[in-house]
Amino acid sequence: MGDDIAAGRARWQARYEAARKRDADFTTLSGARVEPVYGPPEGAEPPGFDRIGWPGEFPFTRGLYPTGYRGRTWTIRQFAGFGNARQTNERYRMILESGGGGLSVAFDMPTLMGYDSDDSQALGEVGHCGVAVDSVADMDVLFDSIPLGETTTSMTISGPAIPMFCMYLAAAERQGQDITRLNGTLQTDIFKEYIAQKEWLYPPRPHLRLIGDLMEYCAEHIPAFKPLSVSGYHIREAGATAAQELAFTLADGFGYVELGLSRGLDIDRFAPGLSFFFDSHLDFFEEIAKFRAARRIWARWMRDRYGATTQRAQWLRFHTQTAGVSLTAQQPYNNVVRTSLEALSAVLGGTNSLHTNALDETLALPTEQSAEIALRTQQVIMEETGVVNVADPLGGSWYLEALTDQIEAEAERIFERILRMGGGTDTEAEHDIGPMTSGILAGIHNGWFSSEIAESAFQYQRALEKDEKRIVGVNRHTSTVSGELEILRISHEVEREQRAALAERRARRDQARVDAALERLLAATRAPESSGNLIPVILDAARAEATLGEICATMGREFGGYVEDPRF
Ligand SMILES: CC(C)(COP(=O)(O)OP(=O)(O)OC[C@H]1O[C@@H](n2cnc3c(N)ncnc32)[C@H](O)[C@@H]1OP(=O)(O)O)[C@@H](O)C(=O)NCCC(=O)NCCSC(=O)CCC(=O)O
Repeated sequence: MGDDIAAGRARWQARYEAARKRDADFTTLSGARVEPVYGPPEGAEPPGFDRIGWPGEFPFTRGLYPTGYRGRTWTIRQFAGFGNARQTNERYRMILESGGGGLSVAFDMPTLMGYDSDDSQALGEVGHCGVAVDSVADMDVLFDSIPLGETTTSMTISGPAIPMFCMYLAAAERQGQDITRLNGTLQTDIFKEYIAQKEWLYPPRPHLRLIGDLMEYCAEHIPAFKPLSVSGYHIREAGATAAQELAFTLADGFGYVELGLSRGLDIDRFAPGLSFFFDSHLDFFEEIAKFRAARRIWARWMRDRYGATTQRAQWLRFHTQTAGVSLTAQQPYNNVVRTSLEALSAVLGGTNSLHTNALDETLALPTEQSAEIALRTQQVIMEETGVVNVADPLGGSWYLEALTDQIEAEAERIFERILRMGGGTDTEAEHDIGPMTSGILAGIHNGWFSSEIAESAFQYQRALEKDEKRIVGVNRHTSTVSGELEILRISHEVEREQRAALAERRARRDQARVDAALERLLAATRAPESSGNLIPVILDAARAEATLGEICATMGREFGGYVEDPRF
């Protein structure tokens, strides 16, 4: 064992030497030199060390890269969008000018549900929880003066993800960019919509058809673009425990792997396009353990169960957002402290990308000032605390490693439960996509996921009410001298203007071209799944300036809707 440790360290050392490092000062505040990684002392034989290992090596418990953040720090990716495309474009430019590393689009509720701003369903909601995007014309404005070939953009949208992605591609073409080289992430994850967030358009099967088409299209034509961000965030925010968040999300990821495999795609080509998105909540060590367990479980399942052979196909890369649900309306300045601690957990867990919430987000979308504090929070951690100097600085902590093992074991128990719901692993021939996918679909249809989450939320709420769990400013230390916050208010004028702009664009576009593109889309949607990929057809509609509502409704004529069974 001692030799293995020495051999492992030598292997890590060779890879570290060969890797690119940032040109930075890797010493403590007092000037002391620190090693890029720490491990067991020479001659020690810690049991189970192969589960911990070295950064950059399977099972990647300690991170994906031998250099950790010495190679590259995480991407500061602040989720933003409000009002119309012009206002949001100004915010993006502010973020990029202030040191934000990538963009992340928040759409408004009508857009997330596939409605145009002039739809009766959109009334009163346009531009409120994000930006309104009706067609590629809005995309043009959203990214005005931001060359899409030079930034990475994340788009948080799932039901209408594919039409929105096509509008993004069409806008990039109009900027003169080579769309095959675009890099970014589309959320797309529909499983978590049925499980937690409840923003779907169609039943699961048609959504999976579209997602399969997208995975195939990106792997073939836009290899750097990540078509799926498998999301635990919304599951956690709905009330799940850390282990449930981890297990449901990874199970969803396995479901998409099975989808890719069922379409005959090469796992080593499509798996790097799957990335993840987690919550970082307030239990400092539990969150770090969750992130480390996530990497380990994913790598093992990808290699041993699904046959991924390259490191990139075994890597779990993830974005993190600090927990929106942990923010309080009472004494809102305390939220800066909460967010800092949650962000630190994410960083110590090795996040690849991070959003820090603003202190006022429990009340409204952030003001420019609160958005700046949120951004600066990440920069303080990155530039001042020294945590970026050492890869996985907490690796080997007895408490943390035990917690990592514990949360991993709990996740494995949940995977077994999901597999059983789908009929288990022994009847694989009966599963048209795969056993995990069958389990997930069964759990969605019978309400299992929702009721598990509801039960956890209930238990936590009860613990709060019994004073077993505590929140400063809410059930502890409630007296305060802090006053009211100025919050951002979106004027209803935005909706009027957006509707007027949409009417004007509808009037000046080539209507015959739009009609023909939508006809072709309807025909392609009606054709059997095996007859062709829908993405090029949707892209043509987007290029013709068909609106999001028109594209989604056209597919909806064939795909139909989905209503969840009521449950008490
Ligand atoms: C993979 C991630 C997680 C991160 O991608 P990024 O491009 O930012 O970072 P990355 O891929 O980790 O790193 C960029 C490049 O640097 C390389 N790189 C990184 N670290 C390195 C190191 N130490 N040594 C050498 N190379 C390194 C990577 O391999 C990659 O290159 P290569 O590409 O060559 O490998 C992606 O999917 C992403 O950006 N996700 C964001 C999702 C998001 O923002 N969602 C918002 C949801 S908000 C929401 O849902 C709303 C919730 C609410 O309701 O509030």
